Amino acid sequence: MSAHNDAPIADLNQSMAGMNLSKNNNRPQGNRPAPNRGGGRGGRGGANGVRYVPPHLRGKPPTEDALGVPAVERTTSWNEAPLPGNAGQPADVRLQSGGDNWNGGSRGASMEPPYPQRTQTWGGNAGGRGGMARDRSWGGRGGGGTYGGAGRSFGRSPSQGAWIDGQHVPGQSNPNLERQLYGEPEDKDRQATGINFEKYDDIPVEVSGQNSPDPITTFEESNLDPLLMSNIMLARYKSPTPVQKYSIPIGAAGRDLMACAQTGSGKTGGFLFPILHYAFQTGPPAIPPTTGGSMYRSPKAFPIALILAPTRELASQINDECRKFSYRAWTRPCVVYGGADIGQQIRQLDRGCDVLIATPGRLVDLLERGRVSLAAVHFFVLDEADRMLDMGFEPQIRRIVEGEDMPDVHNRQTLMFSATFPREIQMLARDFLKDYVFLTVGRVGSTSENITQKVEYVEEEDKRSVLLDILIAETREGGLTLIFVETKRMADILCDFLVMENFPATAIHGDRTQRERERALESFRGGRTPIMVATAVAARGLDIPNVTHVINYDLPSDIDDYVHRIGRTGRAGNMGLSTSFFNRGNKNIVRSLISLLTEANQEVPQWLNVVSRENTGFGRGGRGGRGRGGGSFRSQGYGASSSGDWGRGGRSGGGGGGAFGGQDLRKPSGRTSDSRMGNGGSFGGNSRGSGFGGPSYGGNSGFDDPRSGWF
Ligand SMILES: Nc1ncnc2c1ncn2[C@@H]1O[C@H](COP(=O)(O)OP(=O)(O)OP(=O)(O)O)[C@@H](O)[C@H]1O
Repeated sequence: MSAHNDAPIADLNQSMAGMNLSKNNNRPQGNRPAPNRGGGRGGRGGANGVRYVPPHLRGKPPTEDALGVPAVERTTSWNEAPLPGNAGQPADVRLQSGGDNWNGGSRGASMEPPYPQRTQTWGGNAGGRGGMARDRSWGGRGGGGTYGGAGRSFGRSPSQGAWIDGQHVPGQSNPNLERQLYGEPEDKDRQATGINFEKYDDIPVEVSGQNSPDPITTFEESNLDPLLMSNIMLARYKSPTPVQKYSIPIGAAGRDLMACAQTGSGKTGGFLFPILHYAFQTGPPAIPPTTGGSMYRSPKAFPIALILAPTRELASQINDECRKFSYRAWTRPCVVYGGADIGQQIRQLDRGCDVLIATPGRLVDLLERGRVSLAAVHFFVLDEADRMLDMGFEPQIRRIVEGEDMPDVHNRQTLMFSATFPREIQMLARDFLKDYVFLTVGRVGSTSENITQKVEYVEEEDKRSVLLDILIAETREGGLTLIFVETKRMADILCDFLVMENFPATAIHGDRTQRERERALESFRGGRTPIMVATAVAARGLDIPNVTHVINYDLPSDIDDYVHRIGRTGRAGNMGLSTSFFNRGNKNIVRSLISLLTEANQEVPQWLNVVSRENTGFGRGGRGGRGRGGGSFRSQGYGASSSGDWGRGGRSGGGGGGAFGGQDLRKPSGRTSDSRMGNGGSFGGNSRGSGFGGPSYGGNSGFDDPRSGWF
C-alpha cells in the first residue's frame, strides 16, 4: 500500500478492495517492518470521527491556542486583532485543522472546515494493528504498505489526491477549498494581474548555457500535467510570465537553472510548476534503503523537493502557493521555520511531506533530530538565491546540501531564483549547480518599470514630518503603504509614533514574536492597518496585493536591497510607487541608484546627479576637511530660503561642512513648493557641525544586523 494515498478512509477501503497491494511500481518493496506506531495509533484513534487532540493540548480549554498561549498578548500596534477568517486562531491553530490545511500558512484562508473529523483521526477507521499505517511505512504487515502508497491516513480529506498503482488519482473537487485557495475573481486580498502584465513580454530575455530548451509561449503548449494545468487555470493565470516561459521547459528537461527576473514577475510559479509537473507525473519516489526509518526510530519525512527561503513569512507564502497548485494532487507541501513550535511542525512532517519549504535554521534543527531525510530530494530550490548564498546563510546552505544525505549535484535538479544576483554570488552558486542554464529577464538586478520611483532629499531630523506629509496627502483608496527602516528599534519607534498620530500602523521585524509578525502581516494584508513599518525582514519575496506605496524611510546601503524593497509594489503587472528619503547617510548608494533610475526610465532629481558627481567630497565634511565653512551645497541655493522651491530655508543655515559643490541647484526638476525637499533640510549645513558623512548620519547607532532577526 502506498503511503501517499490520501483519499478518504472509506473511499480508500473501497478502492483497496480492487487493488493489487503488492504492486508498487517505483519503489523498493522493502522488508522493513511497519512501524508499530501506525497501526497502534489507529487502534487508539478508534473509529472514524474521534477527534485527535495533540498531547500538549489535552485537558486544555479550546480557547487556548495550539501553543498553549492565551490569545491575548501585547501588540504595540494598531488594531491587530485576529482576522475574521481566522476566527481568533493564530496560524498554529490553523496548522491543526482541516485536512488540506495542515500546513497553515499566513493567510486566513487556510481553513478547510468540511472535514475536520476525518483529518484528525489517527490511524483511521481500520483501527488497530492491521489498520493503515499513519506514517509512511515500509512494506510492513497489517497493510502497512510501502512508501508512497495509501498508508497516510492521517490528515487526508476527499480533496487530497493519491498515487495508486502507478497512477495519479486526483482528489474530489471541493468548492469551499477552491474558494479558500483561489479566492473570488474580485478578491482584494489576491493579487490580480495589472494593466501592464502583457508588457512583461517586452523585457529582453537572455539565456546562456548549452542546449537550452526552447521557451513556451502559452500554458496550453507547455504539456504540463493536466491537474497542474487545471490548478493554474483556477488561479486565473492566463499566460505564463517570461520567467515561467523558460523555466517550465528547462525544468521539464531536467536542467539546472539560475534565473534572474524582476520582482513580482512570477518566479514562484517559475520553480513550482516544474516541480509539481514532475511530481504529478512520476509519483512518490523510492526511499533509499539506507535512510528509511525503522520500528525503533522516529519517522522521517522524505520530501522530493526542498525549497529554501530566507524568511519565515516568505516560506509560508511559498507554501500557500504550493498548496494552491497542489490542489487535488497526491503531493503534500509542508513548511517549517523558526519561531514556531517545532513539535507541531514535526507532527506535520509525520503526516507526510513531499514538497518541503523551509528556512535553513529550522531545517538544520530537524535534520539533526533525524526527522527529515533529504535522500529522496529530486529538486533543490533556493528562492532569493543570492540572499541564501551570502555570508549570513551560506554555511548553513552548505551544511544542508553537502553535510546531509541530499543527492549530489549530478543526481538532483537545482534551481535558483532571484531578482538580484551579484556576480560574486553567481560564482559561488556554481558550486551547487551542474551544466546549468542562466536565464535573465531584463538586466540582473533591474527594477520593474511598473514602479514609479521617487527620491526625496530629507534630513534625518525631518523624516517624521515629511512622512506625515506624505501619509496625509496619500489618497489611499484601499492601498497599503509599506515603510522600510533600517533597525528593529526604529521600526517600533516609528510605528508607535504613527499610531500616536492616529495612523493605523503595525510593525514587523525580527524582534517580534512569530505570532506578532504573523498578526502584523495579516492585519496589513487585510487592510486593517494599511501602514506597516518593516525592517529588511519584509524586503524579499512577500507578495501582498494592493501595496501601492513603498517608502524607504531609511535607504538601505545595498542597491540590491533597494530593488527588493521597492519590489513589494508594482507586482504582476500592477503599477506602484516608491518614495525614498535620501540624505548624506546614503552617499554609498547614490551612483547605483542613479543607474537604476535611469535604466527604469525614472526621473533622476538633478540634485542627485550633483551628489553623485561630488561624491568624493560628500563624505569628507565629517573629518573636517572640505566641509568647514565653505562650498556649502545648501548655501549655494539648495534649500536656501531664497530659492523658494526648496523649502523652508533649512535649519542651520549653510556652511556647516557639506562641501556639496558649488553649483546653483535652484528649482530642481519636478519640485513644487511643498515642504518635503527643503523641510528644514540642510544639504550643506549641518547643525551638528559634522558635515556630510558626520557621525550622526548613516552610522550604525542602533543598527541591528537584520540577519540576526531573519529567523
Ligand atoms: N502567469 C501568471 N499569471 C498571472 N499572475 C501571475 C502569474 N505568475 C505569477 N503571478 C502572480 O504574480 C504575483 C507575483 O509573483 P511572485 O510572487 O512569484 O513574484 P516573484 O517574481 O517571485 O517576486 P519577488 O522577486 O518579489 O519574489 C503573484 O501574486 C502571483 O500569483
